[in-house]
Amino acid sequence: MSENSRARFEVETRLPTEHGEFRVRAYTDTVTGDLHLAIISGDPKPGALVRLHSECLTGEAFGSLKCECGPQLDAALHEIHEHGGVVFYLRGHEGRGIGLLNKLRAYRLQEDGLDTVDANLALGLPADAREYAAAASALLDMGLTSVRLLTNNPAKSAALTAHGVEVTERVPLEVGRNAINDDYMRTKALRMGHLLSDTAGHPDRLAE
Ligand SMILES: Nc1nc2c(ncn2[C@@H]2O[C@H](COP(=O)(O)OP(=O)(O)OP(=O)(O)O)[C@@H](O)[C@H]2O)c(=O)[nH]1
Ligand SMILES: [Zn+2]
Repeated sequence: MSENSRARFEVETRLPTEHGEFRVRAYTDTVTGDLHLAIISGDPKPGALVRLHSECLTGEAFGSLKCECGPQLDAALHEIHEHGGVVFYLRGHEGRGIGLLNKLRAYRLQEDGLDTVDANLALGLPADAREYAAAASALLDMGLTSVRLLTNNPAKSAALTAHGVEVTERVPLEVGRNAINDDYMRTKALRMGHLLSDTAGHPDRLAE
């Protein structure tokens, strides 16, 4: 670990999954104390396919249809097992960084009509409180000075770049849209800059 590194390597072990065989490396964020997991397929080199995945207990463990996190995690593991690369699973990112309890409070406000952005703001919290310094440090520790990033969120590419990891390509990850999360997805495109091809309000399509 370099002196300024935000990620302290802890342990590496095998992780057989229903998607196939991976290795998992645990990294401690030296500032927040969060334990992040790098789920690795093959022997990734610079330019490898990488997913930065923010923890979402409701979507991943309980199959919540309010978001698309569960299908995105499954699709990312499948793709990265196929092509080699890393799913970097960010704990402490739950609820876009406001935590599980506040995410549930935000969901409660959304039942009264607020959207995903305004609910956070009504709680006196940022719309997105996530940061990516530890993820970038861990990727650099694994030799990944450049990556192809699986995401619909350009802010993630910008954050990695700012922390010294070049993003050579953004690879879309559009899965898990359903009747329940359709408005939520539209809000992400319109208010959070997410690039979603099947959203009428997609910034690239506003001129049409
Ligand atoms: N505060 C809040 N967090 C949410 C809500 N819905 C999902 N999340 C959290 O949002 C995080 C995922 O962020 P998203 O905005 O869905 O997508 P992203 O990670 O920025 O972009 P992708 O890489 O394209 O998936 C997870 O940590 C979820 O727990 C919500 O309504 N309110
Ligand atoms: Zn989710």
